[in-house]
Amino acid sequence: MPMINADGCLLNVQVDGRDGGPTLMLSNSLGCTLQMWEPQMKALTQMFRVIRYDRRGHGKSSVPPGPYSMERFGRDVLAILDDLNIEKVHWCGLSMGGMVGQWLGANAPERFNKLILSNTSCYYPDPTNWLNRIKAVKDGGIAAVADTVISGWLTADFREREPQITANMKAMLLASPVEGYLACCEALSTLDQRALLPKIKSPTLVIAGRQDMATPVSAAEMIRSGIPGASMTLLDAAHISNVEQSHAFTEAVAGFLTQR
Ligand SMILES: O=C(O)CC1=CCC(=O)O1
Repeated sequence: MPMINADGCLLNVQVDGRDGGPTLMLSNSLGCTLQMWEPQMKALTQMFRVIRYDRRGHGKSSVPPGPYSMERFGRDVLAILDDLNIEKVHWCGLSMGGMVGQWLGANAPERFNKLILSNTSCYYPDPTNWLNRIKAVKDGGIAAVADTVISGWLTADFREREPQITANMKAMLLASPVEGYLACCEALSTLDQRALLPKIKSPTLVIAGRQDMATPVSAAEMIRSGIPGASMTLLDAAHISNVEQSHAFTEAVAGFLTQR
């Protein structure tokens, strides 16, 4: 699968599924690789050509020095679409992937059909949590924050019921390149995309997790009410809702993308 050059950064891109069908692009959360979408792949590849990629600083993509920004992440996506010669896609991004989706929906509307913005935020009023996390990771590596992060990703019930999936998610987080992780946290610490929301004209579905403390339902509601005509679906999940409620998540995505 191709490594695509975006302004000197090599991005690991994987394309699967129905050739020539409508295309869906999936975009990952902080500390996750394109593997986070495995629970959706069987169903979604029967309906769509599915593009996944590792955001710069993650997975098999290269790790250029920061600072990173939502604009940079958005331009990386446009470079992927240009390289693959794809005019227009549906977008589904979770957490940081949803933030990049907001930037793209407002700044490159001609490249996107429908948008799904899951477990995400447009604004962090207080950067303290991100600054504390940056300090903890600089001092002790990602291991210093891993248990706290995982308890935000998945509810206690799910972690108890699914220890192997939980261990796999933790291994993915721990394998993140530290420099890339820190550069992403820095971009998150200054996030404010509130002014972009009214510019988004694509049909948009916001997905939120009732138990998501990282990007709570109130953050999802701010996005839903800011984007003209957007709708919202609530799932019984913490932050990584596509893993915790994989079937309900896939159904919400497929239902929204196929509805006329
Ligand atoms: O990883 C986390 O702690 C939660 C999160 C917030 C933004 C994002 O991408 O992940």
